[in-house]
Amino acid sequence: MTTHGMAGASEPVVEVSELRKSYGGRNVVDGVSFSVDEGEIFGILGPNGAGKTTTVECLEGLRVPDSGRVRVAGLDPRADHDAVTRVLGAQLQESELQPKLTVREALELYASLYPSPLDWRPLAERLGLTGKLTTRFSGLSGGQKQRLFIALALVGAPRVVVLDELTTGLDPRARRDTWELIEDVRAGGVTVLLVTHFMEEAQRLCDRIAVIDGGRVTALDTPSGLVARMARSTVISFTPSTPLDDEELSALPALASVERRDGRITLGGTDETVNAVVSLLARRRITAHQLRVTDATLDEAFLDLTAARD
Ligand SMILES: Nc1ncnc2c1ncn2[C@@H]1O[C@H](COP(=O)(O)OP(=O)(O)OP(=O)(O)O)[C@@H](O)[C@H]1O
Repeated sequence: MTTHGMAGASEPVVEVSELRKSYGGRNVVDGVSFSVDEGEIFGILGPNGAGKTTTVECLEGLRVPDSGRVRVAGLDPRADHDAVTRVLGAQLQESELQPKLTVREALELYASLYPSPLDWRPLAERLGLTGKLTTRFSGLSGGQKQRLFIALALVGAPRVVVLDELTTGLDPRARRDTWELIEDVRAGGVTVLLVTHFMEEAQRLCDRIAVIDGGRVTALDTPSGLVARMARSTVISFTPSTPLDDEELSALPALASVERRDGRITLGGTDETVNAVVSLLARRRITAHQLRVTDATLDEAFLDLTAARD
């Protein structure tokens, strides 16, 4: 997933450099930098209020940065607004669509705004909207509105698509269908910028992820790279046939956490910790019942990489 397939691709398609934006004297985006290559699915992950939407809205030309540089396909979203609109597809906010428009009218209208749009029919089909073409926007359920917004973001055949909260409000099947659609869109060479709170989504789709917290990029890596840089990249749990005391456990290398519950021990650490546990058990001739070794999840990495809030 990490090769982007565009051999010799020179310029990144999206560039954000030292972006800053403050509201009422508070720096909500405080020096954010990252760049996205052609054909990449790039995730922006962060807690509520971290500055994610502000960042992508600067890329869309909807907000004016206080300072820093943003470029989409080499264009300045403010100075070259019309040109950016033709290469960038973005999910609308609910208020931006006329409540009386039917699904079909909305798709036709948005397709007509672009020089070489996609055929909206197969797109509507993929998003499960075919049975709703004559329904007015105001008559759609939350998930159907969301699917229409995804269709409208893609119908112009953009080079870059920004999806903010792509699958929020979708049921599990619609979510999976949408992920497949995004993978297909990327296979067609489109660059995807994905703002998400869903770790499973980020892990499944993204080539790289920028974790944004307090207006800054606190980590930027592949999903597995983010997990690997945690102190607790591996979790081992077992129920020992003979109790183990705290001293024995705390002597284990690279140990990051110890939990005990009903005789079961759960240790967070690295592969080194796992090896040491296995030799300790062998040496003491202890049987480990229901031994489980699992990789930490992106969820856990995220919590480790973002500060706790009050
Ligand atoms: N127009 C505005 N005026 C004043 N404050 C704003 C404005 N827009 C955003 N903010 C503040 O900036 C901070 C960052 O907001 P932003 O919407 O970028 O966060 P986010 O990371 O997208 O959060 P969420 O995950 O909750 O959508 C928030 O504290 C928000 O209240």
